[in-house]
Amino acid sequence: MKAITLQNLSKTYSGGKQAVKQISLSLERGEVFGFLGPNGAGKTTTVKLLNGMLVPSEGNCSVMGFDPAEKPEKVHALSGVVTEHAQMYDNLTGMQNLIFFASIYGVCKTDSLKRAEVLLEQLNLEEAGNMRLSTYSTGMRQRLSMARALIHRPQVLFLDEPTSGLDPESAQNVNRLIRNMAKQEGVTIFLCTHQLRYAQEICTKYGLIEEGKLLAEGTLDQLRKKVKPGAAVKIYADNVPKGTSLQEIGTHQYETVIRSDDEIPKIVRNIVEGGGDIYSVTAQRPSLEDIYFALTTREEEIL
Ligand SMILES: Nc1ncnc2c1ncn2[C@@H]1O[C@H](COP(=O)(O)OP(=O)(O)OP(=O)(O)O)[C@@H](O)[C@H]1O
Repeated sequence: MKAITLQNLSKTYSGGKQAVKQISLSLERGEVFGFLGPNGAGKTTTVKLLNGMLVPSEGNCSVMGFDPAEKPEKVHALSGVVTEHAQMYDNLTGMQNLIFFASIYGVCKTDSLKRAEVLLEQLNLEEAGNMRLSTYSTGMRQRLSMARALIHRPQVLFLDEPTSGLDPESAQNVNRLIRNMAKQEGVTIFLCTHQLRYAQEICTKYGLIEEGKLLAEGTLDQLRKKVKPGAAVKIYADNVPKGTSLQEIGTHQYETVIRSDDEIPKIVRNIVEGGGDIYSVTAQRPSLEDIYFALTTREEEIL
């Protein structure tokens, strides 16, 4: 069974705005999926459809085999959601908040206490566990909201910009937690972000969305093959013979663009056989950012 599926999923709001247009994709368990797109692309609408908060205009979707439009309670029990503005109680401590939300999910008190302690520790909130939420900083709230989403051991986790307000150390902790959950517990992560560099650090698969349409999806390698095959080869060499396809970009530095790695040995051979001396050869593949910009023109809205 796939963890998440979307089949021709579309959503038109009552005012006529078509926010999601015929998106189809499927995710395996344990995948860390980066759903990437600029502001207003349709990411939140898609997540709301997957959570049963909105009903599709066309098509359908499933989370762990359940259609969220038909069985929202099953989907809620199996999933956790972290948004920027999670509702929690300011007059309760972090620990009390976690135990309260665990009880809503039907987790017994002993289990929720144990689970809350582990999560507070993993998210560097051990001491903050006994502090009222009203005294928390934005980053602490964000981490507590992550703990809240995980308190009932969800099988699917929806995240919206999970590290945007966090300092580098806290962001690393959250990233480690996400990776471990996916790898060790098979939790499927659906992560919405417009920070491409961050996504490339953590995701195993990507979907690029713009104006409600899925522009491309796949692993980084699949996207590279589909969208921007090849690599820029940089060579540091001396006495390079004339007549090669190499472009001189600095002292002893040359560059060329290749379609496939098979071209590298021939380039190297030509230089060596022509009397050149090679000191280093590196192939630089397109980043997620390069791929995104090759697909879209809206560079100003995305990092
Ligand atoms: N309730 C609503 N009624 C009408 N239009 C809406 C509603 N919610 C969102 N939209 C519109 O649908 C489009 C997609 O919005 P959505 O919030 O899904 O984008 P997003 O990719 O999550 O953006 P962001 O990165 O800013 O959170 C936008 O044009 C938005 O204005």
